Amino acid sequence: MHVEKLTIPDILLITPARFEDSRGYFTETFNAPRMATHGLTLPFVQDNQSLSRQKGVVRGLHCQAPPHAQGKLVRCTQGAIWDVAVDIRIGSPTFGKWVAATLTGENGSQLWIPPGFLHGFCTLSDDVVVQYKCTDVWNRESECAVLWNDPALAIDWPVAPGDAIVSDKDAAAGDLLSVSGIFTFGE
Ligand SMILES: Cc1cn([C@H]2C[C@H](O)[C@@H](COP(=O)(O)OP(=O)(O)O[C@H]3O[C@@H](C)C(=O)[C@@H](O)[C@H]3O)O2)c(=O)[nH]c1=O
Repeated sequence: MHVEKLTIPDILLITPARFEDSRGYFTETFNAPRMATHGLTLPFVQDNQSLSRQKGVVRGLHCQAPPHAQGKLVRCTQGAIWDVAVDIRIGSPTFGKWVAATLTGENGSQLWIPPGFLHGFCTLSDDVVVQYKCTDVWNRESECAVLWNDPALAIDWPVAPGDAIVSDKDAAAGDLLSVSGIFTFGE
């Protein structure tokens, strides 16, 4: 397993080992004790899966407010996504900054996004399946969202605004200020 801290060091890009043979490959997609050696100790209580039929689908940017804040361990099992995390922890040296990684069915990489971050992704191919483990259950009343292309974030999305396929809910999301104060750095 290869673990890389991204430019926001709380965000980990994790690539599990793959054991290839004539049949294909075997990989451990989650191993709790091994993850704990990298500081990832929060228990996971919900697994999610989404299918996006087209290239250019953007989901996000989402989080849940405390007490239902979620850490997410995200992977793409079919197709490819550009996966993004945005730091919204007041007082963080990287508040408002984003990092991204390309997750594909081929590379098997996973992004660990702890509580305190917005999450979103853009599909880079058709028929994309994304699976992710969450450290809290879904709670509709705790859902928060920021507009995916809020100019204050200046995220370098791999899709033009006019080509992005976005849900009505996400198209109506607020700006970064609307979620400021939900999380505090160090808490
Ligand atoms: C997120 C979620 C949604 N739902 C329902 C609500 C709704 O009817 C339907 C679709 O929900 P959404 O439009 O919010 O799905 P989606 O836009 O895919 O939302 C997801 O986006 C990515 C980026 C995340 O990080 C996730 O945490 C989640 O917010 O599924 C659940 O039942 N459980 C859940 O955990």
